[in-house]
Amino acid sequence: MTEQIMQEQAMAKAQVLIEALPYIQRFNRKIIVVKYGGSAMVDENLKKQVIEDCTLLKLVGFKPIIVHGGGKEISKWVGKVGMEPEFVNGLRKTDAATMEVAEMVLNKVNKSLVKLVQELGVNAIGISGKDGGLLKVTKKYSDGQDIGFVGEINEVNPQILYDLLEKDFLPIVCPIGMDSNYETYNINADDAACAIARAVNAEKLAFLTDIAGVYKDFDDPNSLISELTASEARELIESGYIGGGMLPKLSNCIDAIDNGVSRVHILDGRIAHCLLLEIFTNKGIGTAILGDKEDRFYHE
Ligand SMILES: Nc1ncnc2c1ncn2[C@@H]1O[C@H](COP(=O)(O)OP(=O)(O)O)[C@@H](O)[C@H]1O
Ligand SMILES: CC(=O)N[C@@H](CCC(=O)OP(=O)(O)O)C(=O)O
Repeated sequence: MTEQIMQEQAMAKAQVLIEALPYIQRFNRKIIVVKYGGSAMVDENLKKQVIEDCTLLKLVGFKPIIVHGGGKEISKWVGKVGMEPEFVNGLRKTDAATMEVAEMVLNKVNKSLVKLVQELGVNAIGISGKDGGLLKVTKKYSDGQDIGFVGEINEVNPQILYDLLEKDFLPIVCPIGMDSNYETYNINADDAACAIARAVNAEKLAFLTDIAGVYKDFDDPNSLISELTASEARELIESGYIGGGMLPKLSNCIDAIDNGVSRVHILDGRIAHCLLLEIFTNKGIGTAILGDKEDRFYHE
């Protein structure tokens, strides 16, 4: 390699860091909630990279909180014990036996993420919504249908998160909560992430999933939407183009934007370091959900 090429490469690296400066300033000491979906956890290498990104955010002075899912892993274990996973409008029908499996699997996923952060030399604490009364729920119905122990969050007590952040821990939350009788409930992880982002007044909420973003028409790969206002997102849901797990995700994006979270993104967790690219560069990736009065082309 010639000296000139080496110099150019070094300059390019320095340029990347310089480009990150305004973003480091903007998010310094601000809370960023990262919803890490189970669909984007299937590759161990990518999982490591997501955790590296979150740890880096912590080390440059942001306050990341990871809220994780694990839907695919739960379904795998539900199948292993001889039951059939069942979903209604993107939510798992959760009878008592499924609840037991879901809690075991989510706790396992939670500690696997804690381990990866600890390996990078940062202190993480894994909790569920049961800890410190973080997520209080009532039983949720889907279009009037009984779907078992599925919780609707009706109260968030973020004190435990503030305490952990103040002591410089990286909190990692799994979506399990309790009702007023201390009964255990399964919560959709997108619901949990949104409720937590609202409660802590997060500066940013990023959903990491296994798709490039929101498609206007799921069957048309050219219909990826890079920016969407909350009203447009509502129309899209009503038009019936949004299905499966994207339904609770997009509804939660709207809810977060309507309730004061400044920046909401759906990102492709299959892209290496998608979080860093979204936060520290001018490159727009995935779908950004904007307030109705916000300027479009936020990405540019
Ligand atoms: N219009 C749409 N645009 C994008 N994804 C969609 C759409 N409709 C349905 N989906 C589905 O939603 C999935 C994402 O939700 P989900 O599997 O629950 O992810 P996660 O585990 O990250 O929460 C996508 O993989 C895709 O199959
Ligand atoms: C009620 C409900 O559906 N709970 C989810 C909780 C995990 C989750 O949401 O995981 P993802 O983010 O990976 O989809 C479930 O049992 O699958």
